[in-house]
Amino acid sequence: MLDFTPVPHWLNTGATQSGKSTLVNALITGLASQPVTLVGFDLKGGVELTPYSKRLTALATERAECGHLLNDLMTEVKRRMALCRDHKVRNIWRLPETLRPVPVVVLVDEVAELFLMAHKGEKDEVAQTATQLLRLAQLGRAFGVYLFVCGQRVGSDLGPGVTALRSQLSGRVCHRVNDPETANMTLGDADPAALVASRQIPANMPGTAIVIGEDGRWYRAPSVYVTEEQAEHAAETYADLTPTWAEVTTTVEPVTHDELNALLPESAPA
Ligand SMILES: Nc1ncnc2c1ncn2[C@@H]1O[C@H](COP(=O)(O)OP(=O)(O)OP(=O)(O)O)[C@@H](O)[C@H]1O
Repeated sequence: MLDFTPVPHWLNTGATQSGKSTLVNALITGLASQPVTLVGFDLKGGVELTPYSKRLTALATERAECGHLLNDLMTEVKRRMALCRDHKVRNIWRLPETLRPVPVVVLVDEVAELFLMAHKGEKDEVAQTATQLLRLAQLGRAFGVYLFVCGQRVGSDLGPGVTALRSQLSGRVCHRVNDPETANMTLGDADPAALVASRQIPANMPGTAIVIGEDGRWYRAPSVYVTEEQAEHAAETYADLTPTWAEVTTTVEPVTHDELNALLPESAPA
């Protein structure tokens, strides 16, 4: 079970055909009927997440759209902060039920695409996106904005932003991986035995992964098998539960830039 309340952010890695998308299918199927907002980033042209678009409040498929969506999500986080501040509580779960905003689960498919640049001209845009995603991870956890970040190849070669982001994603799911860098990024900061175990997942066992969740210990676990068709069906069945972005956002004043910076850890980029 993936429970976002104790473990708000997750990293889901694996080589091609290792079972990453099947886990996303299971997640969408599990969340579709619940009162949550689902948002997607899919820079592979939207091929992975478009089938579920009826249950997605927003889907960004190009870098510029990602920037806008990240800005919208940060604005929403700031609104939630202000709401919590006004009610003198530290997280949305302590707000009175009638005021509590719905949780937002942000699905990121192939995170490397967010960090890679085709040419030098994209450098600033990539840096900005990486910073926004990191900020969202840092601040979202208390305010009900949760990340589920997927990647086939997630190595430190993508830049320091990736390692910083990884440290915020305390939930880990490592399917069979081909390159040691990705296994290292997913499990290298955990028990070394987890890394060894990830290398032993055979190719003929897709869906098997090394998982680290709430208790911080690693387990080898199979995921449930949910097809794209089943997930699509769930997305269509519960399409009525998809809030518009206007419905997601609340009307309180966002916190100021200074208040936001005071809440950020010292090392965080401004
Ligand atoms: N939990 C599972 N139980 C049984 N079979 C599974 C499971 N997960 C995946 N598979 C099998 O492995 C195949 C590949 O899975 P999936 O598409 O999820 O991999 P992927 O890592 O997302 O691959 P790609 O990166 O190429 O999209 C599935 O079509 C299915 O046949």
